Amino acid sequence: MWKQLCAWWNRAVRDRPYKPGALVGGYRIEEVLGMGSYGIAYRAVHIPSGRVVVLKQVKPSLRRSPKGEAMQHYEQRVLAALSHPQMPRWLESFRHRNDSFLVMTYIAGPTLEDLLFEEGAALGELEAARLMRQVGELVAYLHERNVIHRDVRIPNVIWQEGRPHLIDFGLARFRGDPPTYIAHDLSDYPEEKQLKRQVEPASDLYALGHFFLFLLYSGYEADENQPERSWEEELSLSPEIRGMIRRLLQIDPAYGSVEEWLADLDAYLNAKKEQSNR
Ligand SMILES: Nc1ncnc2c1ncn2[C@@H]1O[C@H](COP(=O)(O)OP(=O)(O)OP(=O)(O)O)[C@@H](O)[C@H]1O
Repeated sequence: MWKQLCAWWNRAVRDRPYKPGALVGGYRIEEVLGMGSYGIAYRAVHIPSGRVVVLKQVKPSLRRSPKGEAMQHYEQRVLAALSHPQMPRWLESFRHRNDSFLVMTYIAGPTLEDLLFEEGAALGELEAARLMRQVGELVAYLHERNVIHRDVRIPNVIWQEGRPHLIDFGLARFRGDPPTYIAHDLSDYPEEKQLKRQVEPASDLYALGHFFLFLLYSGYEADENQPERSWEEELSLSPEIRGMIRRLLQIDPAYGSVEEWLADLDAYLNAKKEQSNR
């Protein structure tokens, strides 16, 4: 009961976000974008330049816990190490009264989740594979820099100017960093969560398997009279794509790296191109 009361108090009172129009540092808050595990994200305008940015504030309820600052520190460290046109860039960090803020570039556009679930976009196998190629390249860029994202999901990809943009580096870590802000060991976590949270390429590869399935399911029409079946039974996939997903999800021997998977994906895409040229 005590825990429930504290959670209610934090939500209703302590973690009330700044309102649109509020001035923090040199920024004007425009909109609350969301409240995540450690922070509150806002769309804001940098008043001197007019630039639109994202401000991420550590939740006031976490001010006294080591978690908030530690999580923000990781996100800043990772963003500051990246320079990719399809990812946010760290601009600065500052304190306003008792609050810590991280500032990053704003990427406008719908997420893939919006496009698939709200706008009803439906992709065929080839389109899904082409999109996975683009998303895979972003993850390969991170892994080359020893960054593991650990949250590669359709709500974290924004579609802008015909290209996917990867956001939300709140869980990202450099290889060798501990998997949580306090623990070095994930053995208390359920098995699937251990896989998702390990600071190794395998966690992003596993997430890419689920990502691929979400894209492929966009073209699936459920038959109300059919009992639910496994993805392999529900989706009519080519053996190549089915085999790739089985390896991404570690049903079959896992890929050792994103590059190894991308080589398979390229072989599939090249074969399709040759077929269409015939
Ligand atoms: N750089 C960005 N550009 C545009 N929108 C962003 C950007 N970063 C985050 N957002 C949006 O802000 C909202 C909140 O983002 P946040 O990073 O706090 O993620 P979250 O998923 O809510 O939390 P968590 O940190 O627990 O993953 C999301 O809806 C996301 O789409």
